[in-house]
Amino acid sequence: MMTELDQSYVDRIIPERAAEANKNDFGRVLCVCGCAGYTGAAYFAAQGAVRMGSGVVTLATPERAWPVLAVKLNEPVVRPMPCGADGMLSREALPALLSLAEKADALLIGCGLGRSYAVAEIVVTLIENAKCQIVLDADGINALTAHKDILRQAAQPVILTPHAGEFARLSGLENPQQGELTLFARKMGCILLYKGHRTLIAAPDGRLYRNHSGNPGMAKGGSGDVLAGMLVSLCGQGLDPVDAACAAAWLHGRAGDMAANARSEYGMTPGDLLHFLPDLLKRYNTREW
Ligand SMILES: NC(=O)C1=CN([C@@H]2O[C@H](COP(=O)(O)OP(=O)(O)OC[C@H]3O[C@@H](n4cnc5c(N)ncnc54)[C@H](OP(=O)(O)O)[C@@H]3O)[C@@H](O)[C@H]2O)[C@@H](O)CC1
Ligand SMILES: Nc1ncnc2c1ncn2[C@@H]1O[C@H](COP(=O)(O)OP(=O)(O)O)[C@@H](O)[C@H]1O
Repeated sequence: MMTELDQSYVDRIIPERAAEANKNDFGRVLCVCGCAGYTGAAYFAAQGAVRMGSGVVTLATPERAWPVLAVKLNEPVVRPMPCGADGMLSREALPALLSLAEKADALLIGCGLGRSYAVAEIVVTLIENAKCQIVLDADGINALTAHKDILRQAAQPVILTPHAGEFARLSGLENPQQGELTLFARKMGCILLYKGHRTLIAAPDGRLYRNHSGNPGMAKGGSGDVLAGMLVSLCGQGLDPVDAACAAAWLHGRAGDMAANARSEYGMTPGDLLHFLPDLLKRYNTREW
């Protein structure tokens, strides 16, 4: 059965922030993202997590991307990781990544990581070992093309956030029907957030959700990275992973709609999603301060 997502559905999911809370109450998330060519993706993911309310965001990124990202990002802790001549993470990064993942409440892997054998080995090893909720986006998904079965070994159902191209690469399915998405989620024991004009979310137990926010102004490189950051943030704050996927999809699209209304479908940017998200989230303030 299909559930249509709307504002009231999401309002029931987003918890109030307790007045006496401290940063440890809002999750420590680790983003394993970026490479020398894709610093923007790592920036958007990390800032998506910050703007969605995480207590502490750590970004682990190859040391060749680190100088750029350390300047671009203020709130996240930015950690340089061993890097190959290709500007992507090298195998030597694994011990440090595993140790950071142990301390994380949720883990995002993939935005702008690039594609290489070392990246694929890192993605697989993190999925095998991490105990916390994992969100897999972009090159994190691409890394599984030859290793899909690893998804069944994850400690908790992994959330995958493919666009149509990434899903076709992973599953061999072009233009999948709703039933095929549900079947994939069930067979692989994962949560599938299939991005598009009307994003679909399929849970391993057969539940299916359709998002109705968002507009073509969001069809620009970087929008999906913002969503991945928002999603890992909600996971790190302790939301049920299917609820987190539904809420992130709807809020991301709604922030995009606010950006389009204010700045135009043509001129709005993924950065504008980050800009308008706080205005949207005002409705979850506990009182007028
Ligand atoms: N500023 C930065 O640093 C940014 C960095 N980024 C990083 O770049 C990396 C590569 O990611 P990517 O998505 O650009 O390329 P890729 O995975 O090859 O997919 C494209 C292929 O898929 C196909 N395709 C079919 N349907 C599709 C759809 N709905 N949406 C999109 N594509 C669709 C499409 O087929 P076509 O439409 O051409 O027929 C084409 O063959 C990744 O790490 C990402 O995080 C980006 O986030 C941008 C900002
Ligand atoms: N026409 C559209 N209507 C609604 N949402 C859209 C539209 N085009 C793109 N989006 C949203 O923007 C995001 C694009 O993500 P993605 O395809 O991964 O690209 P990238 O990571 O390069 O930004 C997705 O969340 C998608 O749902």
